[in-house]
Amino acid sequence: MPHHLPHARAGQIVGLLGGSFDPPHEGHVHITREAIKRFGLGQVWWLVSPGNPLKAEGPADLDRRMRACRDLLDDSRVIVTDVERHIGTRYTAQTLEGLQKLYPGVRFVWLMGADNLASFHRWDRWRDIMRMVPIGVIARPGDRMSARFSKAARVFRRDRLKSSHSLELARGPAPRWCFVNIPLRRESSTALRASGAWRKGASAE
Ligand SMILES: Nc1ncnc2c1ncn2[C@@H]1O[C@H](COP(=O)(O)OP(=O)(O)OP(=O)(O)O)[C@@H](O)[C@H]1O
Ligand SMILES: O=C(O)c1ccc[n+]([C@@H]2O[C@H](COP(=O)([O-])O)[C@@H](O)[C@H]2O)c1
Repeated sequence: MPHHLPHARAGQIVGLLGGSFDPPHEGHVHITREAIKRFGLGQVWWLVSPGNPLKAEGPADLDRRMRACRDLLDDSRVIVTDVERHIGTRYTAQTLEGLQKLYPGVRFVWLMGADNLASFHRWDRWRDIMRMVPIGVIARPGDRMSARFSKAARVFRRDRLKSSHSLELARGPAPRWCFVNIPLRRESSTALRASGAWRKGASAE
């Protein structure tokens, strides 16, 4: 295992929160904490993306976003990693294939906010992703309905676990997904960028 990659043992349940984190915020911290509770996760890895393939504009420097994530977090169960840079991909399907090779026996769960479920059917090989790992979807202000009636939710409607069974999500085979309602938080990276609190390309923190 290359030294820069996180450790996990076979049998451990690891949640993966992929994101641009441009910048990270309390909403990310909050959904991570809730996902650990509701899905019974041992750890969560924040996969800081080299760049979302569907976003036209590139994000701020990856190392800068990683530092900002580490500065924000104060929880030993959460690990910030640039594993996609090491695997050499921006596509989640490839990331998951790479991780499953690197970590045989580790049970990964993909985590996403409701806004991402609404557009999930535009991701590369999204049906394969559904079949590779269980997916935990977390409520986000404004996106509950569009997520529930999204194409991915429709196509995989039989594989949805009731939210009262969320602790079983990681303990059975994909495809399976679960939508959980949590207390909502309104933070977004878009709003923070617009407020000027995170000036794109600025080198100073
Ligand atoms: N306030 C929030 N509530 C629920 N989920 C969130 C929240 N903020 C971010 N997420 C989820 O966290 C993951 C990573 O999000 P991302 O880094 O894109 O932040 P963002 O605030 O959505 O950014 P942007 O506004 O640039 O799209 C996504 O799955 C997103 O849905
Ligand atoms: O694989 C894809 O086609 C794909 C398309 C859009 C987004 N993603 C992933 O979704 C995660 C959330 O992205 P973002 O920019 O909304 O934070 C992040 O890990 C991206 O790499 C992946």
